[in-house]
Amino acid sequence: MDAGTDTTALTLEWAMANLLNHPDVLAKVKTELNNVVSKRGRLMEESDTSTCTYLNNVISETLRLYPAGPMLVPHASSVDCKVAGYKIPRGTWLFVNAWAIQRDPKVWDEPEAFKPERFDSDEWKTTQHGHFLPFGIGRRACPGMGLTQIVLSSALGSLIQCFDWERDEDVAVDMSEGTCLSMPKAVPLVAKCKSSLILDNVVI
Ligand code: HEM
Repeated sequence: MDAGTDTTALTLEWAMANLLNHPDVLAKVKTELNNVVSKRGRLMEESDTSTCTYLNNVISETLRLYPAGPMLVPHASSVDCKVAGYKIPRGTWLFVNAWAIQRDPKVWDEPEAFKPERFDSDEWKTTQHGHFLPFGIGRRACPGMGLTQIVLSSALGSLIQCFDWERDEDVAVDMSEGTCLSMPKAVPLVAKCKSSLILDNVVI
């Protein structure tokens, strides 16, 4: 797994796959982009990434269900310690199954469902604290998190602002997970798109 590029590209692919399987969510993102960006007669810019909250919710929900580092990276305890009540001797390797934590039915309502709305309010930051960790947590958490959020939001936002997307075939996109450290799609995504952006006709 390449820390910066694979992870971001895979997440973009999973996000598009989720959107193609949920046309209502895709339409809502498009409406947000029209209101926030296209109405101003321009293409998506980096400064729009913080304003497009629903788009960011789609990215969070994608990272919850399909984290590009499903087992984070192995950590080793530098001293004897306790984790969740278990004694961990110094030098023990610890793997965190973020994929399972982020689908834990004790924590998440309808954990298998793709529902970006669950990130609408900041309430989840309290109720699901420590249960949403696609970038790890603590001192060794991913230093690329902030950059990733901007890159993903810009890329996904631009793809949706500029094109109308639909599934290649009239069946749901196959969401099987491949076996690899970074959890790629088992079946690469194929989709159809056509240009949808006519900025000249848009009132600024
Ligand atoms: C969707 C995108 C990404 C995801 C899901 C992701 C996820 C992760 C995860 C889970 C870890 C391990 C955290 C832990 O074990 O506690 C990690 C570490 C790391 N990531 Fe990312 N990452 C992404 C993008 C990036 C980017 C864009 C960069 C660089 C520009 C980057 C650089 C790193 C580095 C250097 C580490 C090691 C940090 C350390 O060990 O102290 N990552 N990332």
